[in-house]
Amino acid sequence: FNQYRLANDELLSMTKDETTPGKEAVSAKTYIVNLDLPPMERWNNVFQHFNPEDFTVAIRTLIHEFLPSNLVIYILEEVASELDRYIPQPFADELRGISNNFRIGLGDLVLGNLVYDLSAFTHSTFPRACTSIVALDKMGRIIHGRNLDYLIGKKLKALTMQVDYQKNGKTLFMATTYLGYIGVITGTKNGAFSVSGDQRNTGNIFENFLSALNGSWPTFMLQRMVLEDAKDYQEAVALLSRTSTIAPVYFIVGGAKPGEGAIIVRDQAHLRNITLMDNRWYILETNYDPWNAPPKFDDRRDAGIAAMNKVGRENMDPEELYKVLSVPPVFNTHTTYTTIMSAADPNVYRTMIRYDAPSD
Ligand SMILES: CCCCCCCCCCCCCCCC(=O)NCCO
Repeated sequence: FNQYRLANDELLSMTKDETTPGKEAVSAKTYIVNLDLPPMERWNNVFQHFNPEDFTVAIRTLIHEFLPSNLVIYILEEVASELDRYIPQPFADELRGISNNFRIGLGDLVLGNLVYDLSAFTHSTFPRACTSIVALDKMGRIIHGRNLDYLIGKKLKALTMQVDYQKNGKTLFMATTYLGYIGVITGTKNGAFSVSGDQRNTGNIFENFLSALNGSWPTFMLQRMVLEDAKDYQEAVALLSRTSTIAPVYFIVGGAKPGEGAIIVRDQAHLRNITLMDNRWYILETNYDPWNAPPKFDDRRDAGIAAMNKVGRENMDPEELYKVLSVPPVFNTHTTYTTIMSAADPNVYRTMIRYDAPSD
């Protein structure tokens, strides 16, 4: 990825489309979050680099675009006022800390952090697009790549960053996230496992509300909890398979050893299906159940499979996986970032912010 230039604070603090730089992918900058600090102080090191007012404008724009219904906003304001009922610790206090220390509305932060849980159900308005691949590379390492595609991709690019979560002065796990999003959608625990989440739209919004009322986890806060607590691939797969989430989801997990890879298909309260890598050299998930054919209007699965087969296991490495994730329509107008990671090799972790994505 050396051809791409580094992002800087100025670039990351930009929140308006018209300030988006030219058609070139940019390396995401890394910030440290010290998990030994009290939760209310953990994000100070990150937010001090940004203008809180710019962030508030950006987050309100995102929320407005995603959650137009006054009813949903009303419900989420309720969640903000009863934060501890819906958001587990330490996440509730981390959100309070960001809100208090940088004078950002707690309701705005909570809304932003629950956007996935409120939008993952059967509907036709949001384009689906996200691709995760776990593969064995030519050196015998498990590598894991993902494109994070989202409707408001242009705005999210300016908020994209890598976070080095540390304990006792050492990296516990790495993640890629958006400023203010304290869950983890993409991350790696060195020597143990990597994980990415892809959206699964099934059921209806009331099932998600019911699941929240029953005390289920906000989906990507669960992924972060698993990165913090699980010691290895097996434990991560077990926790991600059996812990209830507010929304349905696909969890894609890579291990540190050959054969360790899984696509976990989740309903809110149950494991729906699991595909294990075993003797395959790769597994790939987009946004459709593996046992169903993808729809003709959005077949990123077959495009991804064709690109993987063209490279072949004998040539696969992090650069080639990045190229596979850059083949349209796997790479598309909604792609915000591409992360390549490997639980077997911490040096592989790299996130490119996809300013080079095709325009509409
Ligand atoms: C205060 C937080 C600020 C940023 C909020 C951004 C929320 C983004 C949530 C992204 C969730 C992504 C889920 C998986 C990606 C995927 O499958 N996308 C296809 C569906 O659009």
